[in-house]
Amino acid sequence: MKNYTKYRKGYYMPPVCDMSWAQKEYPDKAPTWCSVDLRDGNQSLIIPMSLDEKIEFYKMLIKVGFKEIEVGFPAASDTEYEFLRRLVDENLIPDDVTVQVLTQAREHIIKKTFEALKGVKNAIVHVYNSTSFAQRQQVFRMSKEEIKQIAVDGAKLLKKLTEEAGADYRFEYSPESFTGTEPEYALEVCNAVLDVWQPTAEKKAIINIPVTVEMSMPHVYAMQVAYISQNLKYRDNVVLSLHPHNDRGCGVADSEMGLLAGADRIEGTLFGNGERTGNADIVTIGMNMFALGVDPQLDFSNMPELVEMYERVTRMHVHERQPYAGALVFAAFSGSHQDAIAKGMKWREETDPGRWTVPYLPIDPEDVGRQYDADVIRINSQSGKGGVGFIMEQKYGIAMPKNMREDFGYCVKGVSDHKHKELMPDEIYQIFQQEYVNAEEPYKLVDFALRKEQNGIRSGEVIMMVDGQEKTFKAKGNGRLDAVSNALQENLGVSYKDLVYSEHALEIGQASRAMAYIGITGEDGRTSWGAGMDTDIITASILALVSAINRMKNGK
Ligand SMILES: CC(=O)SCCNC(=O)CCNC(=O)[C@H](O)C(C)(C)COP(=O)(O)OP(=O)(O)OC[C@H]1O[C@@H](n2cnc3c(N)ncnc32)[C@H](O)[C@@H]1OP(=O)(O)O
Ligand SMILES: CC(C)C(=O)C(=O)O
Ligand SMILES: [Mg+2]
Repeated sequence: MKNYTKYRKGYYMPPVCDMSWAQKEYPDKAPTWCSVDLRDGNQSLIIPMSLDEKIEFYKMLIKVGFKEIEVGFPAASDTEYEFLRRLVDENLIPDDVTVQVLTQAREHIIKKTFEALKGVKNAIVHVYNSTSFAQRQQVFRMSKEEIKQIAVDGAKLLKKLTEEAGADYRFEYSPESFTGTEPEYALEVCNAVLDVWQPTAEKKAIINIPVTVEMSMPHVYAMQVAYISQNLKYRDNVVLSLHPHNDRGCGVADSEMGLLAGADRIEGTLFGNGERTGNADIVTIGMNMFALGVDPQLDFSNMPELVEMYERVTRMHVHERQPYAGALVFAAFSGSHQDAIAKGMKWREETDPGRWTVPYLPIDPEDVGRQYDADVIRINSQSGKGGVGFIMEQKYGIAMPKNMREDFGYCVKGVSDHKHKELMPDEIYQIFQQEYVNAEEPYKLVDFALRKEQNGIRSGEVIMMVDGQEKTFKAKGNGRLDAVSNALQENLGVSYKDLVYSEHALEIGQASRAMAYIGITGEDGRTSWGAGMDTDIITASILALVSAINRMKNGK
């Protein structure tokens, strides 16, 4: 990587201004949002959306709650033009929604844009021209004055055509390539445009400060925004808008810091689609606010539906790690994360269900339409007892004792490691059934009959299938389980020094059945676990004991 020497910073620091905004922690109210999916997002797709696809996307944007939507660049193509006409002809623009259209500051392009707008009640006409040093020098080969004149002429034409149309359109101006523009000069151009428009409280103008190409760290951009915000003419009558791209991966940070620095409005796209590395991702910015307890005024409660539509019509993919939306962003595979999440969920249930403080999960997945069991705890060879126990309990109502969960955790981990794959809940349940429940090899319980003697002792017989033959063993003990345990130790050549037992009724799936768990610890200190399931709790406990003995015999 020697070629770094050919690069220099392409941005300009603004003059010193009030920096008190930098003390703010986070934006405490939602900005005005403007979706530019149908324009900036669309212009960057390999195959731009068809008319019908744009309509579907547009309807979704309205459903999510956008009140300002840049619907296209009508002078760009027939599809762009027809799209706007279709919105008008089919009456698809709700009264509280303003559609925005983009145009270069060129006469014929502006005129074509106004043709497309006929019949639109609420519109923002967004005009732009490039102001950066590089574009002045290389693309336009014009002086600062000449470039400013393009902006002023464009602004005048917007005003004139709006008056001629008898319309009440609002205006937006962008000094495109702002990030490579001297901030004082960008301010001068914006103020010249505002002098033409003479914005009022009733008819505010929008000045949009784009990060056309991201060149600096977010705090530098925020300082530029603060400088513009603090020095713009007619400031009270101007909506200061931001339009960050993501070349350095900081589109969201630019937006958030820019809001702190004085901006009122954000232009961006769903999941950050847009030119090159994309636009600022409005889903992330909005959800970041949500996660801090601020209402973003956008509804992302059905994220799976949003992702499905987006992927289908744009032919783009929402990355598995995309904040708040990716398939894996709530998934925990690793043991310690799963353990903490399972405990955090329990804590929340028992203490304050109205608050969310669960470790490792910045938001409640259900708030964006995701499910705990399917999305959160996922099992592979990195997982531990906490996660496996959580799934067994939540999905199947199997509440194993803590130490048995550890045993089962290692068992599941081994299977996943060996198969080199993630295990689905049903597979985990199968492993549990096969490994622990009512195990019959080498010994199978056939029957038992026990009575209570006068002194409280239980005695009787237990019938077992051993090596294909039925055998009856005398049984005696303090209780039924104890009697069977004694009989089996005496006759099957097994011995253990400790036996732990627990049971519960099954409430999910196999309702009306009982589950019993038994752990027996051999002379070597190793504990073998078994489980029994039956409609009768005593039978379940004896089946659990036989399972544990079988597993001990099998070295498990
Ligand atoms: C950062 C952004 O995303 S900006 C938006 C970019 N989006 C798009 O460009 C998509 C839609 N654009 C298009 O379909 C076409 O560019 C059109 C229809 C608008 C214009 O098409 P054309 O005139 O054939 O081509 P083109 O855009 O290359 O025009 C370049 C000319 O316009 C000038 N120009 C470019 N942008 C602007 C502007 N904003 N204001 C004034 N002049 C401009 C250029 O300097 C160049 O001038 P020249 O002809 O004297 O060399
Ligand atoms: C048209 C402008 C606002 C733009 O898309 C950009 O600068 O990125
Ligand atoms: Mg852009």
